[in-house]
Amino acid sequence: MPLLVLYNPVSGSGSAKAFFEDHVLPLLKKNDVGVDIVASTERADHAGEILVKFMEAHEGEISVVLGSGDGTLNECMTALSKAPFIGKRATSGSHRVSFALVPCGTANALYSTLFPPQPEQPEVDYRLQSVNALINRSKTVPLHLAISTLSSAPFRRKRPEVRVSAVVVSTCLHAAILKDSEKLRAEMPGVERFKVAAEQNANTWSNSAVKLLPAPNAGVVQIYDPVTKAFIAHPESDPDEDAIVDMDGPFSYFLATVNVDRLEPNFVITPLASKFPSTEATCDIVIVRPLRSPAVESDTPDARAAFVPILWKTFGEAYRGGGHVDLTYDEEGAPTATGDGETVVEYIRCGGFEWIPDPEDESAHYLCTDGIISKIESDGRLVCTAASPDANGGFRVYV
Ligand SMILES: Nc1ncnc2c1ncn2[C@@H]1O[C@H](COP(=O)(O)OP(=O)(O)OP(=O)(O)O)[C@@H](O)[C@H]1O
Repeated sequence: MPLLVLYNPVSGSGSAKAFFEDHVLPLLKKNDVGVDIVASTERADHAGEILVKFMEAHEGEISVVLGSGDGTLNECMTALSKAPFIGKRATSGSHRVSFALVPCGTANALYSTLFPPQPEQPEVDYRLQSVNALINRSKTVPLHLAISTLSSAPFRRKRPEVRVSAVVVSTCLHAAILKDSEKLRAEMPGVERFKVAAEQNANTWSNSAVKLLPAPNAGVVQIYDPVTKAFIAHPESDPDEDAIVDMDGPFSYFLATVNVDRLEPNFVITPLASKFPSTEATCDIVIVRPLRSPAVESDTPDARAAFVPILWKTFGEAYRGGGHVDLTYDEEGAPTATGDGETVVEYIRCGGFEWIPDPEDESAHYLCTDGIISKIESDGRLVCTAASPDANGGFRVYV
């Protein structure tokens, strides 16, 4: 099987080159695994260009040992989804790419979902698990994709832009964190830059109209029920009449995942994604709408400031294994793990969503797809749908 070894030397704290020279390449050699090309990226989007060229020159199912974070994996998928089928890629019976991931990025959400950190595990062993799975040809898992289409206002008559993601599609606070944290990368190469950017953006609320779309087989939008600890049909999603659920803002948090239950090794944002995976491609969405709190009557600067501690308490639970989805408001609007009030978080499982930002609200227009920031045009909208690749194509990961 053709094998490309590819790493991004600037991902995370810049450890990939040394880690590949000291550990990954010697391990492949020791196990007589033939490598066709070893390549290091030289600029943004270079990883995708290298992979497309490699597939044009090699027949059959391709394997890639990829040393990076989630953003470089995204660049590989995006490049393949846009490149014309030429060279051997056009004649090959398989378009499948199987990745052995080596976590070298900042968040490494996909890797840490597939290989949750274990106490006392030596770091080198932790990072080589997917490469060892490739060497042993043990197993691969398929990746679902989130396809995001960003449309302009109809009168602009422009082609929509499409983004492909394998980890996260977000707006609101998470998109703002990823946008602002990039400026801090040089001084803070680790996940601490996300916390600094979160504090800078904590009191931003975004106004948008949202439609939650049912997944084809489930037929309804589902919502997490803290009592049964399972997804149930959303009360506003009627499979016979109208299964789409409409939602208004303001939104403090709106984040959809595919394939992952966490955004960082210890930040479990969509806990059921791994515990109870969906049989079809779905998005797990975590939504915080502050006006659900009995203590918040309207969107004012004071209300936004007062809501910040509630947000931190909520996401603090995500750092403790994903308990934020079980929090409810007590009568004073404080989050509690044992009450039966309104849930603080609306945790949704569905086939996708539409996000139609209020044209007057700049903050509602930022979008993050696997760490890459885009801006929805004024009077434009985002439509995101979960999809599965066909049997001969798609992306898989060695586990
Ligand atoms: N040689 C290079 N020089 C500068 N930028 C690069 C180079 N190669 C890749 N990039 C860019 O580096 C960015 C970050 O990569 P990546 O997502 O892999 O790491 P990360 O952001 O640290 O990790 P994570 O996405 O897991 O948080 C990508 O957006 C990519 O475009």
